[in-house]
Amino acid sequence: MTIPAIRVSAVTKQYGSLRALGGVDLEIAQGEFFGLLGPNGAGKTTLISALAGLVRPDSGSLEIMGHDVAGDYRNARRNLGVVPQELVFDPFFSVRELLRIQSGYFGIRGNDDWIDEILASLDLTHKASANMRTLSGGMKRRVLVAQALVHRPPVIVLDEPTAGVDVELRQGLWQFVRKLNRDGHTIVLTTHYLEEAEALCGRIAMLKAGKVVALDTTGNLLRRFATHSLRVRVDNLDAALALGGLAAEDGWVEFGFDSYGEVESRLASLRESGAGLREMQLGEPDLERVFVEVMHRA
Ligand SMILES: Nc1ncnc2c1ncn2[C@@H]1O[C@H](COP(=O)(O)OP(=O)(O)OP(=O)(O)O)[C@@H](O)[C@H]1O
Repeated sequence: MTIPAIRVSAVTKQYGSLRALGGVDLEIAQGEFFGLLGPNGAGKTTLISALAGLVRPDSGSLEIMGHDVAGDYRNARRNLGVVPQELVFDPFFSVRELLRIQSGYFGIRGNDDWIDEILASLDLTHKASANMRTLSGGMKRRVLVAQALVHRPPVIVLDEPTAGVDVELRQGLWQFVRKLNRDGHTIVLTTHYLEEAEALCGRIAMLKAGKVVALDTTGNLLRRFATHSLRVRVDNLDAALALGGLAAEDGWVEFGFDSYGEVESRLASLRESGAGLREMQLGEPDLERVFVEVMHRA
């Protein structure tokens, strides 16, 4: 049997009375493009930090490419590249210096060819000599990606890499990450952009309050949870929610249905309830709907 890229076994982490991770089990195979989704505070960053050895779990174990993060940290870390959420840099280094220093952490020297390749892929070549403090937020984020790759890790974890990134850069970044995945890298991605996760990830775990509440291929999740949806905006939100609707963002309420025939009776029940229809939309199954439903049920 091949070694999984990542194995997380019964990991718990408590911050005082707050349970950040409540017994997480997860196995991610080599070559997967895996999504780790969940609302704010679900524990995604804590789990990633535990994989990177930055947070010590209270119990359980984590392995990267068969190397235990606690017992064999050096090898575990060598196999992992993390693109963190926070933009923290020493502002006085240039992009190239920063990447050389990062290489040095892994005992790698003289890898400028590889650094040049990464810079070119991320469209950063013209910024190689620029000081970090002169870069825009989106550029800094690209440097974070570059930093995670200097030691050519087979497993790459990206923690919300596209937060605050413009559309063009976001697409460029995904193209690059897709290429890394095609080249055999295992990719683990957290994002709040569910349409990106749907387009990119072959398999998805959804976390809520430190627990995995859904874990399946993206296709199965869409089939299993998401039906078509009727979204309405009404005068009386409570009346619509009382009919079993799920609250979505911006005051929308969603109802799932399997066939269009159900739409008529749903609209009739809304009228009878006095909810007062203002706007409506019909939606095809998507990951956002799955997410809302899973979080509601869990
Ligand atoms: N160092 C810490 N001390 C105390 N509580 C913490 C610490 N780090 C995280 N937490 C708490 O643990 C929980 C999980 O946080 P975590 O950052 O892992 O969530 P997340 O899923 O990454 O959220 P987001 O989507 O907002 O990034 C949160 O309630 C958070 O406040």
